[in-house]
Amino acid sequence: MSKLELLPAVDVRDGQAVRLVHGESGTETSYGSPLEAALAWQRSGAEWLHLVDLDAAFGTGDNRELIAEVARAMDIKVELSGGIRDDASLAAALATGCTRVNLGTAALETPEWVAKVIAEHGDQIAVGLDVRGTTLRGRGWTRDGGDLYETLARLDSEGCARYVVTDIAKDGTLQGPNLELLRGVCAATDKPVVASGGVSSLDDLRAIAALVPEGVEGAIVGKALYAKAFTLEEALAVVAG
Ligand SMILES: O=C(O)c1ccccc1N[C@@H]1O[C@H](COP(=O)(O)O)[C@@H](O)[C@H]1O
Repeated sequence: MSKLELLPAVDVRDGQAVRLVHGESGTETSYGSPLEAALAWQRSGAEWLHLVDLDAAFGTGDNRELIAEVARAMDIKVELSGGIRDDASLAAALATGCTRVNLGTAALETPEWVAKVIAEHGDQIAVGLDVRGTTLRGRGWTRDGGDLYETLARLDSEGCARYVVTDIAKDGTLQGPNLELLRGVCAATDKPVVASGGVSSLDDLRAIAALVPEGVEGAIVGKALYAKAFTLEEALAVVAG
């Protein structure tokens, strides 16, 4: 059986590594330099970095140069998110050398463009399915964007390679992942799923790892690492089996 991939997160707002609660603007806890945070996860053995430009996602500016600096400094794989919504922002993101990008709002608001870039870039494009219940949310998770399963079916038919599934109600709360949601998405698609939101403990990672046979490929871990609920080394040991 494949092992669960772990993606420690560095979310950047106003030049700082931060964690939010439920993705709500104004709930930031700051954890200092994004580059230092990313390098620390890399030194601890991470194989992936999940790097998010929150200002670009919220439409409050961007951290594009800093994000590029962090992505370029990594020797590991980088998944880049936040504000990638048109040709220019996609080109800038891919020019950082990141392994793949994660599209959120664009998949809800400009489906033709997303179908086009999926066709052009294949595995380099993932779609972030950020949901409350089964309703997708875009624009910094402030606007409804349609039904999860209808959108998933459309993206599947267009050849989307991978989905990053976030339960907004869980994100940044240390309340445990939404396993039911993950199972539901895995049942609806043959494509790999990356779980995001709520991881609080090594047992949560074990529970997500148990879904690998159903299609879960990875788990994004944020707050739990910054709050030192466990170390990345411990988490990597758990998923190594
Ligand atoms: O990661 C967060 O905490 C987060 C909070 C609020 C909005 C977005 C967030 N993160 C990621 O940003 C992209 C979506 O950006 P866009 O809609 O494509 O501009 C997505 O990966 C979210 O998971």
